[in-house]
Amino acid sequence: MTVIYEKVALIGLGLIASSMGHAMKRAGVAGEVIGYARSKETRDIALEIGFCDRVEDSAAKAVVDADLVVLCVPVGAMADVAIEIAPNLKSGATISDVGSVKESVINAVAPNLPEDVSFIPAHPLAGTEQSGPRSGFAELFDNRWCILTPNGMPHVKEVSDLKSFWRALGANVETMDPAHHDLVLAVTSHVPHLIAYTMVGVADDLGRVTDEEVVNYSAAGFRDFTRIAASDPTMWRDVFLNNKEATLEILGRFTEELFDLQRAIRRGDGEQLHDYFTRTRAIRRGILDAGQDMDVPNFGRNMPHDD
Ligand SMILES: NC(=O)c1ccc[n+]([C@@H]2O[C@H](COP(=O)([O-])OP(=O)(O)OC[C@H]3O[C@@H](n4cnc5c(N)ncnc54)[C@H](O)[C@@H]3O)[C@@H](O)[C@H]2O)c1
Ligand SMILES: O=C(O)C(=O)C[C@]1(C(=O)O)C=C[C@@H](O)C=C1
Repeated sequence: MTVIYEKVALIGLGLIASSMGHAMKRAGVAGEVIGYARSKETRDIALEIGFCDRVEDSAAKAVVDADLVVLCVPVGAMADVAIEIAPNLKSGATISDVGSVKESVINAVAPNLPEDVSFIPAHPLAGTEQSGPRSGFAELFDNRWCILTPNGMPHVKEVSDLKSFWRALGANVETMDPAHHDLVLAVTSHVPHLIAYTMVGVADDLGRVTDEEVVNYSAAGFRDFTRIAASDPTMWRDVFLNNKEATLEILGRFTEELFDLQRAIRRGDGEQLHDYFTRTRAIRRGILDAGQDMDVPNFGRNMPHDD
């Protein structure tokens, strides 16, 4: 594989940045990987594990001369980081991010960057419930989607280089309008996380009443909820605060359907329940038959906002 960017700066060295570092090493697409983390401990781990070649103790120093800068911090921290690095960015550099929400990140970052750089937001649809520099691995992005939202600059060379970069890291690349991205992700990721957090919270409340029975005898389905609900609290707080409108829209739809099913259970309407579950079963089977992952980026394209 040939080098796409001579110097890549990763700002914030957690799950996604460390996975990118490992995947860049595997692919050989970066001449040098420079990392910045707030704590010395994290910077030392990055060097010890080897997913960065060099670390700096400020974001402003890390981006000097970098051809690609990737902001890998929680969505709510993007603006501050952009302000800090702006004076030191190399003319012509590409600035990107990996935030789970796109419109608010664009609003927070773009106005703070100089005009002679290209800002191309991105979101790899891959992760785990782990966080921190030791949680990353090279295969995280393999055969997963990475969505770019390069509003207004769909064909420029900087965009095609960033696409090649993510493909080299193992991902399939798609471009999308930022607002549409946020709506789709509210359906496929954000509201499902909120539901998992709530269900585990409810079980925990019950567990206190029933002497931990709920937790002790948790079945496989509930265990999957607990994995999701173990995800990083800062990251997810920021996701909901920054994708408010779409989350509330989808949550509204969800609660309406939930009330419908609640009523069917109360009325003993087995037919309604069976029909509903038959429909949802077919959705998963359809996705699997088509050989697609659950992360298809156009999942829900014909859903909400225009009816
Ligand atoms: N975890 C996932 O499943 C996942 C998947 C795709 C995208 N993302 C997005 O990627 C980004 C990073 O997530 P992650 O899972 O790697 O999180 P993480 O918690 O593993 O890493 C984030 C790092 O950013 C640092 N940080 C926080 N605020 C900072 C600040 N103001 N300045 C500098 N560093 C700061 C933290 O100390 C931490 O090391 C988030 O925006 C998240 O929405 C996460
Ligand atoms: O698999 C998981 O643990 C995830 O939560 C990953 C997941 C998702 O919802 O699919 C979470 C947030 C991201 O922005 C992208 C991916």
